[in-house]
Amino acid sequence: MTVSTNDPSAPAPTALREWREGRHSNAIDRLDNAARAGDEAALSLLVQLCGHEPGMAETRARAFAAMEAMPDSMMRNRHRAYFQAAGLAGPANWALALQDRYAQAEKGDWLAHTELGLLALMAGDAATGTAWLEQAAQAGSGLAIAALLRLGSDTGMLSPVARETGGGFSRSGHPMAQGLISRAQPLPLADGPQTAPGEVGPRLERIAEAIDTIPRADERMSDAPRIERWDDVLPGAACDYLTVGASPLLMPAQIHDPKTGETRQDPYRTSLTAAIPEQAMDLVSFAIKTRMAALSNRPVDTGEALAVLAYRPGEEYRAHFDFILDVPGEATHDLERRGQRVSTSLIRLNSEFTGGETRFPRLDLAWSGGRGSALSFDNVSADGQCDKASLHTGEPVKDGVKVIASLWLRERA
Ligand SMILES: O=C(O)CCC(=O)C(=O)O
Ligand SMILES: [Fe+2]
Repeated sequence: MTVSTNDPSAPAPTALREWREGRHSNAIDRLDNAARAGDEAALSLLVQLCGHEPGMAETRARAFAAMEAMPDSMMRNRHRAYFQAAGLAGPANWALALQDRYAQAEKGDWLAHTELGLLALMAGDAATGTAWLEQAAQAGSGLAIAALLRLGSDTGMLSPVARETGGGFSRSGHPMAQGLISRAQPLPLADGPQTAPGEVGPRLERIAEAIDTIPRADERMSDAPRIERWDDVLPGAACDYLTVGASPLLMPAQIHDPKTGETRQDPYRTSLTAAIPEQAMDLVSFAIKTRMAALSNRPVDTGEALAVLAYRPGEEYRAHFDFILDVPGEATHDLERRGQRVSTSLIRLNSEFTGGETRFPRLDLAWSGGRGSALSFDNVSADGQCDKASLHTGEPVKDGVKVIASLWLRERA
């Protein structure tokens, strides 16, 4: 995690030391007080600790109360919207989260505007999505410019706002800037800027409804275990957004060795992995997680951390099960609490690579799809037993880099 100060006596570094020393309530009190006074680094750490025992529910309540009390800021608004939509402190309420986010966007919060534009695209409302992204781009959001450029190359028509703002964007440091610009450059210009059609309220309601509404699978590849695939569940702009957000968090994948109990790097799984921590979640990544849970017909709170995996040439995930092996004394506590890892959802976030199929060797099935395509499968049979036919691989990537989102879903929240 990053803190905005190098001063080791500042609240966040001090609280981190306290937390590591087991002085959990001291740490939480310190962060709560500092956050209320407007210390964003303290709030960020407090939100991070919401993903860690002990006292997760209590930490979440404290974090949310601190957000309510602290001065308005883009960062506080972003965390708060996620807490509202995910129900981390009180009932989950997407409609309310979107209304609040819209009010923040209206006040000039360009990140709120960017998120809303992407959520509108995810809900299939391209006109509204484009209008909101254009407003965010005009306010200087590189993420919104990137989204407009991707939308342009997906639809064949470029927003004039994306063309105008593209120059600054190429120098913005956005990791996909050069590729997005060179693809979008030759495109004809659409009319614009767009104005969002109709009243805002009903549009926000439709977005809230669309988040976990999933079209029928394009193919049921297997009944036992259930394996289904979809060609298009996520707009390219949302795939890019998740990729860029996860990139700084990518680290060499670790495997858990049930024999020794240790966690280490292993040739078995050579990709880079980012398990997105609480403080990096926002409405867009949470909407993606919700949609992935829905693909497996599971509530989002049964999901583990949303993960992004990047495989460079030669990297792979060799044959494995996603269910958890109950080696005595090892996984027992976790298994008792949340139950088995019953399903897995994958979304391909890019398509600029060869190789890298997801393969089920015992069923002689393989899946590969374009950006935004999805796969969902069960790791247990109908009676809840671990299903060894769910054995699967991420085959070695030949050229390019394969980027996917992966979500493991449990029996219980
Ligand atoms: O990369 C793939 O295709 C497979 C990923 C996978 O098996 C997992 O995330 O559990
Ligand atoms: Fe897997």
